[in-house]
Amino acid sequence: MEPSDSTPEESGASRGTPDGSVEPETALETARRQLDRAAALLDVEPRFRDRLAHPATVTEVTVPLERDDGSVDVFTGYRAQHDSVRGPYKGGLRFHPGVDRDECVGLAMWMTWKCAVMDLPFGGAKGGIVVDPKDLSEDERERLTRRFTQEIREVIGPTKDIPAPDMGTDSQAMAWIMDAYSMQEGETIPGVVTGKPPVVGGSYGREGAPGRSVAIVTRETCQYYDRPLEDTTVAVQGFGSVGANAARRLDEWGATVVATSDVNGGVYDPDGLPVDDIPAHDEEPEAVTAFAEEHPELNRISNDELLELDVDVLVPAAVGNVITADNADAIRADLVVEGANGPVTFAADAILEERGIEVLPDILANAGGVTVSYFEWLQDISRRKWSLERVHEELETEMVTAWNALREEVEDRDVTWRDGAYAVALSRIAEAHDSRGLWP
Ligand SMILES: NC(=O)C1=CN([C@@H]2O[C@H](COP(=O)(O)OP(=O)(O)OC[C@H]3O[C@@H](n4cnc5c(N)ncnc54)[C@H](OP(=O)(O)O)[C@@H]3O)[C@@H](O)[C@H]2O)C=CC1
Ligand SMILES: O=C(O)CCC(=O)C(=O)O
Repeated sequence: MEPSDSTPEESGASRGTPDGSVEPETALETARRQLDRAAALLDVEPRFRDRLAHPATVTEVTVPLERDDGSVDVFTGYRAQHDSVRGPYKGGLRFHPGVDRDECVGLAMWMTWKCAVMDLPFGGAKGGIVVDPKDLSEDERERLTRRFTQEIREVIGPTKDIPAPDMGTDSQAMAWIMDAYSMQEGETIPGVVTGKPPVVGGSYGREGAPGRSVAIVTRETCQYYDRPLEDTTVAVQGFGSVGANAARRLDEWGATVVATSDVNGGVYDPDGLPVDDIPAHDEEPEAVTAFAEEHPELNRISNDELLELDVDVLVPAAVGNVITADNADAIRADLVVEGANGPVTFAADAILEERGIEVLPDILANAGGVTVSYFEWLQDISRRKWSLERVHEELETEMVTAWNALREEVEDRDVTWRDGAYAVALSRIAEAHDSRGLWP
């Protein structure tokens, strides 16, 4: 794609990875390769790169759970803390069967860059439990969440490390974490976690925030490339916290959302889907395919087919590693806006760049979530609630400011959007480390 007022860019990308390794990539491998590329671009000192390629700490815990039938199952949980030079660690908790140590570390690295891109006073962390939340009753989910909180109590806290929702967790889980932590500490401490229900110190607008930021980034980028939203078709993979909210905002702002999906597959209508009528994952899991069954006039597609639709904008907003070297050549969207964390592998990124497909990176696009988490943390500290209108206004300002800082970097350095975002993030982190001194 070309910006509305500039000449075409030459791509410097080559296929495959610089070290010749093959996919599939873990989140950690992808994050490290992205860091290496950005470090080379910015001429970052090797000791700085070497330190940032590793987490500060990873806590692994055993979480026993008494099942409703009285039996006991034992689960594994993690909290990876990557870098805290700019402030306390911050990042979500994932309940998913695919959680492992390396995934948490890679996702924690992305949180460090995300907070720096948004200029938030936080570092990066991520954690979770290796569990399929669909296999838990509500009571089991509560007991597991409370026991996990007890196990990681020493490493979290409102000025230390502040968890938040991610895949498989929600505002209810955050309320249990706050309650369990507060009971252990002997006083109510809302600022230990964000993404809580507003009645216990949560912020209005946090649930919809990552999807809203995906929509804002899509809108700004379409405008930059002279593409009115009214003439823009969008496919959104995943209809959860990120995907459903992105789809609904883009639909509200005039775009045509032609496809979406859940874990079982997707639905496609070239005239546009009624996205407000499809329940989001938190309202009803697997609701997209259930909706498709009730509407036989709509086309059923697979998740792979959704990614390859001939649309203007593709928003992968479900899981990581869905655009790989195997399907990057088949992507037909002009613009990919990363709703999920790490949906495009390092090798796929190079192929998309070579093909002139712009990729707006996760560390900017879905950063509305952590930005409203920051607003929530401020509200918890000051014990003063913001209105939904204020949250939306301040999020709009933060996102547009960050998007503009990135655009300047992309234009000045003549690099991809991802490289530009890494340039913004790494220079802010390096500056913070330099001013604190004696590092690493
Ligand atoms: N929640 C947040 O605050 C933030 C989340 N993110 C990232 O966004 C992504 C999605 O998170 P979130 O929206 O919270 O997750 P949710 O759990 O709310 O929703 C996930 C959605 O993806 C679908 N899904 C699950 N697995 C697959 C699969 N293998 N293929 C296709 N679809 C699938 C689910 O379908 P079903 O309903 O059938 O289960 C559901 O629609 C993750 O990468 C997360 O890290 C990024 C920033 C903030
Ligand atoms: O809100 C937060 O603190 C973090 C959200 C998150 O995990 C993410 O942006 O990936």
